[in-house]
Amino acid sequence: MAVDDFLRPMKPAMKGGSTGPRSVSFDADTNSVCLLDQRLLPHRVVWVRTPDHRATAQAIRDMVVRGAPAIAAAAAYGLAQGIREYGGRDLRRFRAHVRQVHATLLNARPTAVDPTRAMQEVLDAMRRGRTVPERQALALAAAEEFAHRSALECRALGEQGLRLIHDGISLLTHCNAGRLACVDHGTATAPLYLARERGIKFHVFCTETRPRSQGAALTAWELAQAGIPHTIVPDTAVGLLMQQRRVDLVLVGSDRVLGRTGDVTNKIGTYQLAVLARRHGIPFYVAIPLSTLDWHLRSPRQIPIEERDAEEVLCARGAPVVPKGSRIRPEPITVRVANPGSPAWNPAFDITPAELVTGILTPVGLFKPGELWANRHALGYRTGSGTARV
Ligand SMILES: CSC[C@@H](O)[C@@H](O)C(=O)COP(=O)(O)O
Repeated sequence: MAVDDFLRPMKPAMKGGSTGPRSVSFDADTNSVCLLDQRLLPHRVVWVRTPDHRATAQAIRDMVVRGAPAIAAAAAYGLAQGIREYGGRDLRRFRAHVRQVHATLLNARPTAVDPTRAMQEVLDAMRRGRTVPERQALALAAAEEFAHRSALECRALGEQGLRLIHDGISLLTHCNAGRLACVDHGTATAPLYLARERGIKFHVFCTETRPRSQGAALTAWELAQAGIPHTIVPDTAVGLLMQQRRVDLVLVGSDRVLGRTGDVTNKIGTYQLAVLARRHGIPFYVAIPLSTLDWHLRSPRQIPIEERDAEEVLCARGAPVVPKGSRIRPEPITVRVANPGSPAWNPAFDITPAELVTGILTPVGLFKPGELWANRHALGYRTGSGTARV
């Protein structure tokens, strides 16, 4: 069954200290995860809620919610939601139920490490309870705590990143590493929002980010709402843009940074941006909350790269064009672009080697990729095998 068969429309709730309704939140009364449906942006602003953990996993897989910190919060809430679905008192059966809920959410999208880490926090907190109801309450409190801390970390990231944004600069970002991709504030965009608030003048180039167009649809939407001057460029125009010296720095997010090596996984196309940036002597920065650090994997070859449906490459999604000034808001549609019957390959992420990365911006400071391991304790290092303990 498609995710749309499960989603329920809703009104967003505001949380204290946030810059707007959070893109991911939880409603304890209905035991549902509340999401802004990112597949419909910028054409429609529709808030939905997922009635059970299976629907939450499906919403992550179908990219109703996307972006590493946002899917981490959704997975943490989804785990708490599934844990709260259990009606019995028997601890042995409860553990088996938790294992099944955890596996369902873990398999939704494999590349970002943030959901794994967020769900481990929920499981660790839950184990402190003795009875089923105690464990259910602790699981939800831990999911709320993760989402809250994630938002605070993104805000701190913004403050740390202000040092990169000077009057008159022009920067390039890829995919969407904004508020939509996080609980709040964004990663790569967090310094931009703060810089804008402080009256710094700068320009942002957003890559279109085919095949799902997160840059053209989501980053441009966010920047327009914040009044930040920006230009959408085709992914294929970046070489020319850099050759013409129109970019001073590149700032992107990430789905998994290896704490041991400094290698960076991010949206497909990031690697070629980093190669071009090096060719043109342009600094290349990556902004991450602490949940994006993977302290477990030793080699980038171990990183699982998600491959998505070929249809995303063969087709394009958008809304029909209407005359300027028209009040009609047409429904988003999918159109076929490619030659019917031709196959396509659709890897969703790539890996940028540490040697191409100038700096990793974190909530606790700016580090060279090779400095992460030496600073691991300040960066929230977690021991463990990487295998979940339920
Ligand atoms: C803070 S977002 C960092 C990354 O998650 C982002 O750049 C990205 O690659 C998102 O990919 P997506 O496939 O849209 O979930």
